[in-house]
This record gives sequence, C-alpha cells and structure tokens, in this order.
Amino acid sequence: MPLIVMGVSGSGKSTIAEGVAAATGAVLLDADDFHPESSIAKMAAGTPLTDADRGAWLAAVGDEVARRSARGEYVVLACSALRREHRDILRAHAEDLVFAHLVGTPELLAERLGARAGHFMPASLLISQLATLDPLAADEHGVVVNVAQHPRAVVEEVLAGWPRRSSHTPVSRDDVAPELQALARRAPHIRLENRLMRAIFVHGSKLVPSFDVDGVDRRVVRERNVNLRLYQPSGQRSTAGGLFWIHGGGLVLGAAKMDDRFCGETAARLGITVVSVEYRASTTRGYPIALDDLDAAWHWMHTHADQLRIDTQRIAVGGQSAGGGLAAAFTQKLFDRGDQVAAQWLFCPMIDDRTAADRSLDAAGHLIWNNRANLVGWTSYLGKQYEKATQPYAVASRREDLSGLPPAWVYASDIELFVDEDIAYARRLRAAGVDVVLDIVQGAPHGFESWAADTELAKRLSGRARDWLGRTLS
Ligand SMILES: Nc1ncnc2c1ncn2[C@@H]1O[C@H](COP(=O)(O)OP(=O)(O)O)[C@@H](O)[C@H]1O
Ligand SMILES: O=C(O)[C@H](O)[C@@H](O)[C@H](O)[C@H](O)COP(=O)(O)O
Repeated sequence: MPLIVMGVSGSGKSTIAEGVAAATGAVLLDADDFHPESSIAKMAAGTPLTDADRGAWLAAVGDEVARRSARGEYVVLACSALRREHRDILRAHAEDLVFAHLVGTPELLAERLGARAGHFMPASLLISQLATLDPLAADEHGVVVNVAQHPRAVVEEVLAGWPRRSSHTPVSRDDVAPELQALARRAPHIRLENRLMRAIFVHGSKLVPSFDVDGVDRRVVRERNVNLRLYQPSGQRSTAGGLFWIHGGGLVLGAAKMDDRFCGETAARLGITVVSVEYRASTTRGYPIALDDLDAAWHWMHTHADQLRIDTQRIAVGGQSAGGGLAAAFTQKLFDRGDQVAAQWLFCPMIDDRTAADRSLDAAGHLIWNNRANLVGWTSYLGKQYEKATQPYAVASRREDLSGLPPAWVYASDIELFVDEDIAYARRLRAAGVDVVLDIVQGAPHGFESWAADTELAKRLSGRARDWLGRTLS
C-alpha cells in the first residue's frame, strides 16, 4: 500500500516522507523529480502550474508508484496532490494509495518556506497553493496531520495512519509476490516440532551440493577448532576488504555450503575475500558454542589476513536469518573488545527470542519459517525457559545500549515472522546514532534471496545489498 505524503509547498512533505522511508525501509520518491523542465521554470518564475501542466506529470508519477509497487517495493511518495482531481489521477494509475495530508497555518508554512534555501519554489506561490488545495476528504483513504510539532512526532503520526503488515498479520499464499509463488510452493517449509522432522531437516540441510562461481577460488579450511569455507576472487593481487559470513538455519540446522553461491558471487562482485563459518548449532549445543566457533574463525581470518590480502580495517560481519542474529550479536562482542568491524550486513535476521515467546504468532501462517519452528530454534539455543537469554551476546536485541556500533544494512520482508523484530532493531540502532539502511521487501517469504536467487526480486535485493557493502567497505 503506497503512501503519498501530500500538502502545499513548505508543509514538510520531503522532510516527513524521508523520515517515514528511513523508519520503514520504504523507497522514497519525490514528485518534484518528475516535473518537466518547463514546469520547474514556470514555478521558479512565480507562475502557478495549471491542471494542464499537472495531468501528464501526475500520470507519470502514478505509473512509477504502480511499477515499483508491483516489483515488491514499499513506496513513500512526497507529492503536493493539491486537488482531489490530482489524487484521482494518481489513484487511476496506482492502486491502494494511502494519503497523509500535512497541514499547518499559512503563517507557519510561510515562515518555513522563508527559511528554506536552495529550492526552485518561491515562497510567493504559497497563496496560490493554498487556494488550489482541496483538503483530504473523509471518504479518501488517509490521515491529516498537523505539522506544528517536531518532525519526529509528525513521522510517528503518519506511520500510525499508514496500514502496514506486521508480524501478526495473517499470511496467505496470495500475499506472496507473483514472481515467487511457484518457487514458494516448492521451497521447504521447515517443521521442527517433532524429533523425526527435525532430524530430516537438520541432516537434509547438510546434504546440499556445493556450488562453484566462475572466477572465484573456493576452499575448505579445517584446523583444530576452526571450520570455515573461503571464497577469493581468482588471482587477487591487491589488498581489499573482507566479509565474515554466518549462514542461517534457525540456530538448529544449516551448513556453510548452503551459501556457496551467495558468498562466491559476493566475492566476485565486490572483489573481496569471504570467510563463511561452519559453526556448531544443534539441538544439543547452543549458546555460547556457536559464538566460540565464530571467535575461532574470526581469529583465523585475522592471523591469515596478510596472506589473504584482507585489510582488517575493512571487514564486515554479515549473515542470514539465524546467521544474521548471530552476526549482530557477534558484532556487539567484537565492538566491546575493541576489534574493528566496518559494517554489519543483516539479511532477515533472527534477532529477538521474545518473538518466539509470543504464542499469538503461531497461527499467523508464516511461510518457510513459522513461530513454532522459531520456538524450537531459540529454546535449543537458550534453554527451554530461555535461561541464557540475558547472557552476554546471546540475543542481539536484548542489548540496551546500541551506540557506537558499526553501520548496518538490514533487510526483512513484510510477510515474514521477523519483520517486526528486524524493523525494531534497525530503528533502535538508528536512534542510537548508527548509520542504518533498512530495506523492506514486499511479499517475499523468509530467506527468498536463497531459495529464489534467480528471480528479479532476489537479484535486485542482492544488488542493493552488495552496492551498500561495496560503498561501505571502500
Ligand atoms: N515539523 C517540522 N518542524 C520544523 N521544520 C520543519 C518541519 N517539517 C519541515 N520543516 C522544514 O520546513 C521546510 C519545508 O519543508 P519541506 O520538507 O521542504 O516541505 P515540502 O517538501 O512540503 O515543500 C524545510 O526547511 C524543512 O526543514
Ligand atoms: O502542483 C503543483 O503546483 C506543483 O506540484 C507544486 O505543488 C510543486 O511541485 C511543489 O509543491 C513544490 O515543491 P515543494 O512542495 O517541495 O516545495
């Protein structure tokens, strides 16, 4: 359901839409970027647009919103949409729009416009904008928010008026993005409640075939307490950053091999060395053994850094699902002991055991990984009564002070169990002053970037993730 932040010039559309996008992982669009040069020139010269100027512009904006929405992106659009007819044009081009109408007194708006610098829109046009405005009507889907308050408060009110999915929203197969539906039907829906099913999934996950990526050397390192897979661009000569990767598997199953392709492609695309850890996670050994294994591999990566041409100042810690939660927790541990971590790269992380304790989530019908499996995962890691939950670095989300942690990229899908805990962690990191990119994908069951790696949706997500990592490690 795309959100349109509307109102006259100076009401705060750009500011608030940006805040909403940052808080939710939505893609931010600004209708101002779609005006033809002629309209910009007109407004800059102090002449208001006419509806003739606005028709094609609004159609183009609406088409872009619809296109992005169909691709599974959450969209927040800043757009004046002053008249009801303008909103009707948008609604005709894109479905299910929700509007947040920002309102303020003419005096307040004039004052804010007067203080704003470097914008094509002259303050003198405010009067014509107010005269043109049809306020959002009761029969239009949306909320009206007064902007005479701190931007943070305005963002919160807008968020409250934007119906979005949460972990509690029941999931049906129709909620799955069309491109993923056939694959989602074939993907394994992990059942761990009974011993036999658990054994099948645990062993099955270790039987996946290995995968070679062109131009990448892959090898397995097994020494005393070190067990990992290494991926390096063939013939790498110069020193580069590195990625320390942790596979998923709900803290009970999985193997580093599952991510051969993902790690190999990341090494190839970014020209970096990837170390993927084979940590012990099973129903009999949980916390803190997995963290000990990570420590051993981390130590190995550093003692071999020169030989592998890894710049230890540019190593990111990342992981998917249970591996994402472990990556966040391990990052905290490394940070506390003064080890350099350049970035945390968290794919749909399983990051908060308190989700598993919420039995009301069991019936929501999450695909691939549901809350019953989640309960098995967390209790096998922390103990039946979550005894170890408050031990250091057992659960990343349980840490109170997140300040100082390295920049983070976090993704989750709106139809997966972890969406709330992931957004919450990202928002807390940001509130603590950490640079965070939150990326929410619509209609993608848990971990789709692995089991649907060839879909456009997955390729685009991996592309965005790797672009961010490449920039952050450069
Ligand atoms: N809630 C707010 N409180 C104080 N200043 C604000 C608030 N919202 C926006 N501003 C400031 O007002 C000016 C206009 O906001 P902007 O987001 O550019 O509005 P619009 O996109 O609707 O024209 C900017 O300088 C912005 O920093
Ligand atoms: O319909 C219109 O008259 C225009 O769209 C107009 O509303 C303009 O594009 C923006 O409002 C100016 O930019 P700001 O709103 O960002 O000041």
